Amino acid sequence: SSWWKSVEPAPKDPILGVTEAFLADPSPEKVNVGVGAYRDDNGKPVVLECVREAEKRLAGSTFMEYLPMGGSAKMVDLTLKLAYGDNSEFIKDKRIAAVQTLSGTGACRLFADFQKRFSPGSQIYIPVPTWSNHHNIWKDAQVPQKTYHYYHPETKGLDFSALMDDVKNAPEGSFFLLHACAHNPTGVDPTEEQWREISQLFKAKKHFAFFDMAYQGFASGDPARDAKSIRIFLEDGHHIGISQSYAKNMGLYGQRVGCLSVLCEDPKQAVAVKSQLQQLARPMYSNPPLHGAQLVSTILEDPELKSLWLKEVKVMADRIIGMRTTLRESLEKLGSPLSWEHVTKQIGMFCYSGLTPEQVDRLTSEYHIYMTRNGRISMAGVTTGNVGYLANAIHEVTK
Ligand SMILES: Cc1ncc(COP(=O)(O)O)c(CN[C@@H](CCC(=O)O)C(=O)O)c1O
Repeated sequence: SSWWKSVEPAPKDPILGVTEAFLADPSPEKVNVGVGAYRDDNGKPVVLECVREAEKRLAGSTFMEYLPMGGSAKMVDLTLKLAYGDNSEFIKDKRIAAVQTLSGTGACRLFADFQKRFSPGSQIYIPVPTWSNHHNIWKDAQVPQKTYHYYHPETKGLDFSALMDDVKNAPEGSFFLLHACAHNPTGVDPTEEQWREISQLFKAKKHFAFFDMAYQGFASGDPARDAKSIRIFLEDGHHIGISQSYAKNMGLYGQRVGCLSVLCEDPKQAVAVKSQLQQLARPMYSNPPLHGAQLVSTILEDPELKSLWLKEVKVMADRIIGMRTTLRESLEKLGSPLSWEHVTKQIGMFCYSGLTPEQVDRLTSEYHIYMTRNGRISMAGVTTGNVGYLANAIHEVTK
């Protein structure tokens, strides 16, 4: 029809487009280390035992009603405890405005829209590099973006001094997006001491910190430990925002279960902010999906299922950590002239390999290995079965 003749095909998504290309490749040798989705040592997606058990308990449920616009209050309360702590004073004092969201993406977008509406002149400082969809989210929310230094290519680590300069030079009261743990795509996190310095400088500059915590549990294997950056900021009195997701750490990818929370001055402000978050959700999707929220609540409210979940998260994190060591050692055994120390120094789901886009293209065309063109390797896709093949291919394109 002539209505849409001006519509051009959208560009391939830098991450999800890799999955499409992988699926389309008929080669039996193909390896997918693109999308950040956990795979077991057989390269298969995993449904956690705790989720299977929760499904059994929910089976036959006759409850199919709408959730409120803010989602499942029980799931939200249980989720806040993961981020703020079981005994958080902020939860007790009802100072947190929080709603269930369409996973982490939905939490980031709802916050970006809230920021646009209630801090209309503000912009957002986003790290270089970051999860590619962060730029889309704040762009579509029409919040202007700035960037701040984060990754140091020479050391493949954190460019802490440049980061602190950018924080210092930003106008007072700027909004910053921070990855709470397991930075995507670099796998580089500030140390606890560096987080403390960042928090102090944010205090001095009266900046707003928005934490995207999409991988709680995947950095260290311990969700409480992975929330350390958030706890430091809370101890220092910051009124922060947090995006949480159960996509990776509970394997609920397609269930789209997440949470957006904003720490407010007092209960009255929290009620007002929550009502406005609901007001934003209503014309967007009205209310969030039921099933995933019920799975999360069933698991987290039952001490046995929760401890099973904690064990399973650690197993996933430990498998990834083990693959880091194996990949690095395989590359070193091949006599690679490059240092691969960063493969084991970086943490979480991703390794920022340092491969150039051209080298990545060769891995795909010559070896049927799929990763994002920024050289990010989803370590979750690395298995004892493919790590040798992967190391050899990386060696061949980098020697
Ligand atoms: C930092 C960060 N925030 C939020 C999300 C959103 O996750 P939800 O599924 O909405 O909870 C991701 C997922 N990034 C992964 C997964 C694929 C994607 O959405 O890009 C990735 O980078 O491969 C992420 O890496």
